[in-house]
Amino acid sequence: MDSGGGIQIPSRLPLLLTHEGVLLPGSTVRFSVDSPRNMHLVSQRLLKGTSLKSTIIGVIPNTRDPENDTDDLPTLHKYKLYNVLPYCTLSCTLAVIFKDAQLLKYWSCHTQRFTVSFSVIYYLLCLTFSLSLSRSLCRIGTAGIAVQVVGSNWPKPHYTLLITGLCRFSVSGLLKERPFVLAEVQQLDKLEQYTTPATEGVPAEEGELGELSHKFYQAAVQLLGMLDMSVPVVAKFRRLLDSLPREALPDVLASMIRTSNKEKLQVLDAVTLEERFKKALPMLTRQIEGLKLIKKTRKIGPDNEKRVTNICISPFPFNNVCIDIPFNLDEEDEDEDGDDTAALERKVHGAKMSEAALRVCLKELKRLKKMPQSMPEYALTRNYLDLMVELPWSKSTKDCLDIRAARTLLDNDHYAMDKLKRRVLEYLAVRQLKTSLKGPILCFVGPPGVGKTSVGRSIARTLGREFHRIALGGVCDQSDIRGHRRTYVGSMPGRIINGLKTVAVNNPVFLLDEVDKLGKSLQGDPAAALLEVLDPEQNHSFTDHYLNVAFDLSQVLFIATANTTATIPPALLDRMEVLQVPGYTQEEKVEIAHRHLIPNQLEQHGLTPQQLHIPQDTTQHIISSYTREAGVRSLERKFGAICRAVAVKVAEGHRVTKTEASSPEDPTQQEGKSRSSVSVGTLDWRKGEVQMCEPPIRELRSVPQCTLTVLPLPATCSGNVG
Ligand SMILES: Nc1ncnc2c1ncn2[C@@H]1O[C@H](COP(=O)(O)OP(=O)(O)OP(=O)(O)O)[C@@H](O)[C@H]1O
Repeated sequence: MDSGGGIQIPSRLPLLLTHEGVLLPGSTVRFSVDSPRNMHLVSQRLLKGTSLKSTIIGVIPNTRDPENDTDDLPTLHKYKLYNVLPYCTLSCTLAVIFKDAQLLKYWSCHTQRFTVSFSVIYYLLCLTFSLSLSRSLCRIGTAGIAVQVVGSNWPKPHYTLLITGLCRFSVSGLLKERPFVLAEVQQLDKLEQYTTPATEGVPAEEGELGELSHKFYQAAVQLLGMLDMSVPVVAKFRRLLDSLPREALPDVLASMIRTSNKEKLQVLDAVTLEERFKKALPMLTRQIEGLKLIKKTRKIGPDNEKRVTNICISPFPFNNVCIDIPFNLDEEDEDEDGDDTAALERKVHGAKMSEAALRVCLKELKRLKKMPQSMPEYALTRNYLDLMVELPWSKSTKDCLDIRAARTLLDNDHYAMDKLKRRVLEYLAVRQLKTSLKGPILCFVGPPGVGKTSVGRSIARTLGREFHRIALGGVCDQSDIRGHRRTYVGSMPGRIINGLKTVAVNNPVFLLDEVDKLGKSLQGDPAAALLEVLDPEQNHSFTDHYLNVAFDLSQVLFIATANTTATIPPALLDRMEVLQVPGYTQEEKVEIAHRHLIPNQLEQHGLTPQQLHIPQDTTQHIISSYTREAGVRSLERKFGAICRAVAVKVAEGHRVTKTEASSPEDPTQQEGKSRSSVSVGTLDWRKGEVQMCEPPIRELRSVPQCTLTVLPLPATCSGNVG
């Protein structure tokens, strides 16, 4: 890399096409990389390379690499097109010539002459296109060293690169486009100028350039003096400034002060030093004027005081300093970040959160203000603060408790279930008398499809509260309940906090569905995490790992559902009041079907009762012959199937005069008639239903005689019927 006096960058560089920021020589910028081409560059070049040379890449700013890898390269790279164009033009010309019979004749007679003139045309064409190609590719980028590569899979696979700019280069030609762009480049800046201190080596410039450089240095010193920092820090920066060669000042300062990407591009495009000074000096002067204005307003009102510095020091390779100075003059590039954090601060104060939470938020906000946006931690802190302000710390709905209305609503929504409804009304009545009622947590236990979940929803409606269902089936990680600590990559709050964010009030009805199906794994026991949530004595200070501050859950009404209590951990069961919801009798099912299920299904399928009428006998027949369940879910599906069949007929234009829902023969009887098989019926005492299964025929043949075996109840009752 080192040739003679100066350092030479490789003549072939892989190009990072970025639209995020502008890397100037002497500055360090963080780039987030997620497009396919750039991802390949990192994985195949930066991560696989072992030499220093392999860490040098070219950064082409303001160039978005298309998401879709099948697309052509962006505007900069017209290489493909220009390569193909001469051939296309050539073939077109040939086609025209060959079509013209006269020319063809002429061609056959004067083949030799034609070949000569044709070659001349071809070469002229190629020359024209290669000239325009080189012009189109003449874009300036910055060669840089990748000093850090961090990969992450969240929220999608991407790398974060920390790149330090070395020097400008121009692209003279593209060598390949896939899997990443490789280009022939020409170095524009001398690299040695950055490595020698200002006082040594470089002779003092004369004439206009010398004047410009002196003016620029003076302005930089003035700016440094205006920063709101302690004397030793200013002295340190002064030493750093003096150690930089004057030629490097425009690039380094343009990347340090608040400038727009457009302005940075102007500095990058300024290849001559004089031009660079001319471009960067007005930016520096503007910063100084801005700071003067801030100081003036601060004198008028100390409340207007804003942060002045945001300093990050990178040790490599030039002890590079970046100072981020807010600037509030009416300029085209508005202080987005400043406005954003100010808005966030307002929200933090307006969220009416607990004192501890407010303290944490203000601390995080302070850190956020000092962080550059490109830092991965910026997004994490920002997400955290966004969640904190969105949480309903003191927002709640007003309960509308009217026991009579509640009774009517429960009766309208659900048939039967008298015991359950009575207990729910008792609970609501006590709540009406004593608003700050702690517990108990009701747990509805019963077979599937008996309406446990829908009763929970009805309770929320009677109370006029928001309803949120948390499905716990299969959850085996305690961070699902309690969240991850924020130090984890991809950390998230738990389901309880997420639910509160969704409903946006602090007193919703939370239905913890299927608590009996909680799992356990190496990631902890979610049931143990639920203990704190469900304990009325503890849940006023529930601490989610992600929030890391207590949130009061005492206003939340928790209702749990389960199919069995056998698998619920005793400590959890102890915190809940179990209400058994038994299966329905045939008569109850018929009533439920006609009061709720059929009207629901008709409505869902856009049918009217005139178009489809199902008599009670048919319902009874369907229940006894087509469903074997304690609840009514499968029965509801059967009505759904009938509705679909009738909907097809109605859509086809049939006039439905009477019920056309004809049922095939009883499947249970059919099974017995048509198959020479044996069914084994198992009575599950927990579910109150008979489950049918068939042993394989081959096994049966080996059994000469079938016997009836009856096991003692209530375990299982099974019989083999020959
Ligand atoms: N007594 C009832 N009155 C009216 N509809 C009912 C009744 N019981 C159940 N249903 C209906 O049955 C369907 C299934 O109910 P739901 O989903 O609440 O059952 P579940 O007991 O929670 O089942 P799982 O244990 O599988 O979650 C719902 O559409 C519900 O409206």
